[in-house]
Amino acid sequence: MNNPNQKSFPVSWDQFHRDSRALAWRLTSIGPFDAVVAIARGGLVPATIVARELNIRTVETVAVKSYDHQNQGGIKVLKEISQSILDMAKNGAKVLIVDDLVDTGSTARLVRDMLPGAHFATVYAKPMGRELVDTFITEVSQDTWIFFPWDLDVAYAAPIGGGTD
Ligand SMILES: O=P(O)(O)OC[C@H]1O[C@H](OP(=O)(O)OP(=O)(O)O)[C@H](O)[C@@H]1O
Ligand SMILES: Nc1nc2[nH]cnc2c(=O)[nH]1
Ligand SMILES: [Mg+2]
Repeated sequence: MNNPNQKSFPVSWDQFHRDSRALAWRLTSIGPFDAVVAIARGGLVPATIVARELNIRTVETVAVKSYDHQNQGGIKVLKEISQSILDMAKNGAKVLIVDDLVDTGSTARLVRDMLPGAHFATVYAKPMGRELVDTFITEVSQDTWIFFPWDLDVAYAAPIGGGTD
């Protein structure tokens, strides 16, 4: 379950939108891209924002599950990349892979092997996986858990100095 020694980095919708837009800005000098492959589920939201900003209309998914809550389990591919996108990439099309974050790098390594020539982008990166990402926006320490807006709700927060209010 939750590791009490872990720091937490909660991200609001507004901040996530801004960071995903910043990623799109950074990618403008690398594209244009012919297609986006979102790593579902976490990559779906940033992939939508990046595809909108960069006018990319061909959007594909690959579904990978590596974590149960905050615990890393066996990595599973639940949906493969379609043959038409693999063929496009083989014929020289420029493909962009998008995920919300890279942590240990096992998801990134797996998907990179499916599309060896593609550009891999994430919004956040932790040190263990950073080398596997071509473009990212914010680095967070390895002992930080990132909480995405779709996993959060507005709730009471105790005062920083302790006690209650
Ligand atoms: O670098 P790694 O250690 O592989 O961790 C990063 C992956 O973990 C999370 O996905 P998760 O497996 O939790 O599935 P989800 O996207 O459906 O939330 C996250 O969205 C990345 O895809
Ligand atoms: N939400 C979330 N999922 C992850 N998967 C691997 N690392 C993380 C993280 O820091 N936050
Ligand atoms: Mg994921």
